[in-house]
Amino acid sequence: MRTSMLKSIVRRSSTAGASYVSRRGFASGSAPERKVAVLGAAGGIGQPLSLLMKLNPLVSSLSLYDIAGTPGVAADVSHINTRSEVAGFAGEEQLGQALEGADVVIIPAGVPRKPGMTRDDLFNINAGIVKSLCTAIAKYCPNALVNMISNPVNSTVPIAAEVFKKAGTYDEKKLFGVTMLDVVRAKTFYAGKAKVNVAGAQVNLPVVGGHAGITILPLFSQATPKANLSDEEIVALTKRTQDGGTEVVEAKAGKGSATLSMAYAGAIFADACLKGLNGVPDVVECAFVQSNVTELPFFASKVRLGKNGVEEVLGLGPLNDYEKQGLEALKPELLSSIEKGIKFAKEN
Ligand SMILES: NC(=O)C1=CN([C@@H]2O[C@H](COP(=O)(O)OP(=O)(O)OC[C@H]3O[C@@H](n4cnc5c(N)ncnc54)[C@H](O)[C@@H]3O)[C@@H](O)[C@H]2O)C=CC1
Ligand SMILES: O=C([O-])CC(=O)C(=O)O
Repeated sequence: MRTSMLKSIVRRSSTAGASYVSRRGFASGSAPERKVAVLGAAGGIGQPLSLLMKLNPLVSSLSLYDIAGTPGVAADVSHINTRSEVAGFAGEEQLGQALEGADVVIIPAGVPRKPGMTRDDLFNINAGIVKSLCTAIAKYCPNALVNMISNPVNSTVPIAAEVFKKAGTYDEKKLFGVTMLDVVRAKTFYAGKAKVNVAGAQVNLPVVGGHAGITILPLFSQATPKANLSDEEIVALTKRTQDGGTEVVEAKAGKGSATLSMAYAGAIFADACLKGLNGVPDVVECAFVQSNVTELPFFASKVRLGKNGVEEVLGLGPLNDYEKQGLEALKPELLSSIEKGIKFAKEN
């Protein structure tokens, strides 16, 4: 369903410019004005993500920010004949302008992994980047939905929450760690093993927990369509989903981590946020949010998106014994990453 949605956006955009006819909702040209800002827009994820957001007819204004390089990216993307007006902003002095009036801010700013590194090894650099960007968000667009892509997501989301709390702007409904790539991967790998068409509308499953190693917990027992996979196959699928990021890091051999699949996943998640804001009913995706689903303060699970961001954090659903074990095993690592983020934000 998601793949076909993006394909149809591409098709409509190339032929119809600003016109938009949604599956359920707005008539041609009547989608509300929405500004989306991408922070880190000149990067490996930022560029294809900016392209995909330019193809999204729900976006009326696309604001591309980076420390450098954004004038070129913005000029390039702006020539595409779709609805949104594009503006590029470079350097801290232009950050306020980039953010003002944003409905959704997507953050793929920061350094990526090289082979041999964990996501947590990025903490020292990315924590400071995320903190300064979130300080600006609190000032210039405190009501925006924030889609955090920068790693380690298990820590950068708690950092963002603390920054917003300090600024007095925190709204737990508006802060999301983007774990959509885990879902995208789990669907692809499952469809391959189950021999079903991944691009068909039906392949679906939740991925819960966090976004690093064993904290990524795909719930294949809830996958649709049902398939008769052996325990060994489920263990292998789980491991491949947990190690999906590392698989790409190793294949890129020093040239970074997932960018294209992440841009796709980020675009799908931002589109879901925009649909929720626009009042489209029953928009449900997985994301890492403030949560009561377990005893951990942040946790990824299915979330219903609405006009104010998170409308409802959905429960885990039934887990089998293997998934129950996975859930208990991930909690200490996830909690420690969350606490590390909170501590950093409190001390800096
Ligand atoms: N959540 C997820 O599933 C995934 C997260 N990631 C993470 O996304 C982040 C970005 O990855 P890539 O795009 O591959 O890296 P990249 O190095 O290609 O691009 C990062 C961009 O951020 C910019 N940047 C650095 N400091 C900035 C600041 N203060 N303000 C604005 N922009 C700033 C850089 O100039 C660069 O253009 C990494 O932390 C990576 O680990 C990557 C893949 C999946
Ligand atoms: O693995 C990485 O470093 C990037 C990432 O988060 C992913 O691809 O899931």
